[in-house]
Amino acid sequence: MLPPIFQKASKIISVLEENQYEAYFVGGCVRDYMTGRPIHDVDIASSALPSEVQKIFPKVIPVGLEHGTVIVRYEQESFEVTTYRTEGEYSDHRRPDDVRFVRDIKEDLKRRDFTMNAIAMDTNGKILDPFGGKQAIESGLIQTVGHAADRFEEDALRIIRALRFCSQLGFSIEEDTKKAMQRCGAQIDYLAVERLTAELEKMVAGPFFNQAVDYLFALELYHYLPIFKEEPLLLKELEPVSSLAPVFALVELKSAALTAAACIQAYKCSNQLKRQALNLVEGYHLYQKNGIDAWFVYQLPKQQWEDFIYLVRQIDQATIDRQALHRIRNKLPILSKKELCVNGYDIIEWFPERPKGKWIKDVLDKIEYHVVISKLANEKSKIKEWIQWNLPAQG
Ligand SMILES: Nc1ccn([C@@H]2O[C@H](COP(=O)(O)OP(=O)(O)OP(=O)(O)O)[C@@H](O)[C@H]2O)c(=O)n1
Ligand SMILES: [Mg+2]
Repeated sequence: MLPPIFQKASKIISVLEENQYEAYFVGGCVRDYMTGRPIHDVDIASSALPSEVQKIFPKVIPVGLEHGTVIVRYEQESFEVTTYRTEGEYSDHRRPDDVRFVRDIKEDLKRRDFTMNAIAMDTNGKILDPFGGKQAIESGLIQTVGHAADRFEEDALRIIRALRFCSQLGFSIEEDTKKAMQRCGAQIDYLAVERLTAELEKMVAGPFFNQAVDYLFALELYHYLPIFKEEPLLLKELEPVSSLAPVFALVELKSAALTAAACIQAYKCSNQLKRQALNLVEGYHLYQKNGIDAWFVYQLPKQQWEDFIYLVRQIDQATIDRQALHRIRNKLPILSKKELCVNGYDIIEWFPERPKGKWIKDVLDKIEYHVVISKLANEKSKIKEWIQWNLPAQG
């Protein structure tokens, strides 16, 4: 019996079959099922054209009609259904110039990147495997479907995908595939960097990341990774980690010339990732200065503790005591500035003769610091008194 995640999707396939079309599970879900990894989403390939899928199911969202992909909403869940297709030339190394829909699943499997990703499975778990994907999985091999250089010329992202799968699965790369990766490497420069970033993120999180890095060096592919091409050794001996934020923080802390901000820009990451990376860098500087104290724990968001612990392990080979972090956090008088019992309006009211200005924020920052380190009680009267003694000079 297939795992539950396939069962709901099986109904979509059955409905397509009742309407005289073919449909199979394809791609990552079949690979992950066969390698015993968790399955995160289920993709369906079908002989039905997008317009035909739309006629059969009442709720269909056309997400990528030009590639033949629609989302079918079925019993409150979404499933991607993609029409069997072949792809034409990729003259810009990014997108096929034309997509042709076909009615034969084998044609569809033939245009896919690796044999382990070119297996179709029906609702009974029976597989259709014209390129020996099962055998490759059993041998732990990443091997292209057909001529390797052709697959990489169609889409150079597949070179990085091979490394990503190596990192996730611990598989080796088959000889011809490896040679073609090296030969076609320069085409990585033409890719939209966001696609590279998504693969890099999955790559650094893989349990066999070091094995992928060994390939990156052996095949001289680091030349095509922004930032790391300047200091490739930064990637050596890095432990796997689930986000790029600590990786980019590490770049800044280990390199004299590179910064986390430059990494974020080069890989076009989100503002959220930028904030996280910069928080980690700032946190590390605080930690270097004063160790793990109240101010440090206050400054570093709890969600980033694990990344920080990782960072310190990578840089100093030191262990941070999680219990100590919890103990200090539990004793913090406040957890955010909002919890201070005074705000800017109180200060203006207490010192009406002073013109408003930046001094108010500066005073509040100092109050925040003193309250956090328990040098000042978070009480209105105490804080008012403290300001009177510590009022900055006017002008
Ligand atoms: N450059 C690419 C990207 C994808 N594919 C094919 O499309 C499938 C789905 O692609 P995607 O979801 O990007 O990758 P997955 O292999 O499913 O991996 P993941 O589990 O990370 O989604 C792949 O299995 C592969 O058959 C391909 O041939 N070439
Ligand atoms: Mg997928």
